[in-house]
Amino acid sequence: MATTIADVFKSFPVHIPAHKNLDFDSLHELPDSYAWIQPDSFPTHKHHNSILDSDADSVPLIDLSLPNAATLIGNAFRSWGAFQVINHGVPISLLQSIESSADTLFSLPPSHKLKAARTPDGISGYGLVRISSFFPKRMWSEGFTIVGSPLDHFRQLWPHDYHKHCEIVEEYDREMRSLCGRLMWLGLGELGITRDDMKWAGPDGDFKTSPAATQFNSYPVCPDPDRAMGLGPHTDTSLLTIVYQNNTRGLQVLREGKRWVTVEPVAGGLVVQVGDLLHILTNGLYPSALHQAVVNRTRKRLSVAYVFGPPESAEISPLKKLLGPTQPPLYRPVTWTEYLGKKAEHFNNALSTVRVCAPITGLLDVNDHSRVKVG
Ligand SMILES: O=C(O)CCC(=O)C(=O)O
Ligand SMILES: [Fe+2]
Repeated sequence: MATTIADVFKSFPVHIPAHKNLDFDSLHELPDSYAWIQPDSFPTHKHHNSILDSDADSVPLIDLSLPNAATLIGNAFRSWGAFQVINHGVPISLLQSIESSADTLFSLPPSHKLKAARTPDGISGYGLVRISSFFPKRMWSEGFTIVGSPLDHFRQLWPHDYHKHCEIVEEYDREMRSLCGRLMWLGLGELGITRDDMKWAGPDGDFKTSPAATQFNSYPVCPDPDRAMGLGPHTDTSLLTIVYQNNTRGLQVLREGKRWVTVEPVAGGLVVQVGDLLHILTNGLYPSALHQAVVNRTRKRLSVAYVFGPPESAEISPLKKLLGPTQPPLYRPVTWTEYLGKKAEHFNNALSTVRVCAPITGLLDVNDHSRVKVG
């Protein structure tokens, strides 16, 4: 069985021809292969207008310096599986630097970017996002995944100034890891969970051995955005994902299984999303956020997703403190590596493959993503 996250990708190679159609600038009309038929179960709100929104319909914006931040985080995780955070302590200059690295990378000529192409059984590198293989249509985006050191790939991309970009990525990893740890404990603290309940977070509870991936995403301007899709609907496998987006709309979160709500870009803000493993850990109390990214005609969009998981050997199962006679465990124990394999095979149905019991309330399970269909 795969023991590292890199092994999982070796076991589930994805053959997406990265050499084809990644020259978006040359496409002046939307090729049929990119023309999405919208998921028929949910109306999409591509031209979502914030003026029409009531406050209750916006992804919560939380100021982490407030004394009641933990309560706000708990509420947001419970009802949205997502929120946007400001005053998070990550230097704005670092966010600008990582955006600039991503921008420089995606602005390289296509043939140059392909020098750092991800191999079919590889985890890191440039190409279409892995989830592309689950959708019948192509996505209007390109990505660059970093797991471990980006040194080899960055040397290919920038023979002269790879150092600078490596340092930015390393600092980003340090800052994001620390923020993820902080947010995990604030959110779990609201459920009465302490460090003693989660020994795998390390002796200091600092998640030091947790692997993470940094994913750069680029959504070029699109000649026909209403018929295209930047990144199809999905949940992340992580415990938490933190998304930095430039000042261009695109990220949408599914609200109450019904409506897509745009996460309005806020200067210096970071979007925090519950991943499937935090969903399992909290026995579904904090549902993983189904999200997607749409594109637009005039502005290129960039995002950087920090995908944070548990140590590879940690068995993630519903926390004992959250269980009781009327709260049976809904999921069996699973490691991140095993779960990544489930995701690679079953994609948005992966959670149901580790479910052992239906929610006792008999209510509609908001995380039953088998309902999301394309085409
Ligand atoms: O571009 C975005 O805002 C979302 C990115 C995302 O969902 C991902 O990389 O998993
Ligand atoms: Fe995502």
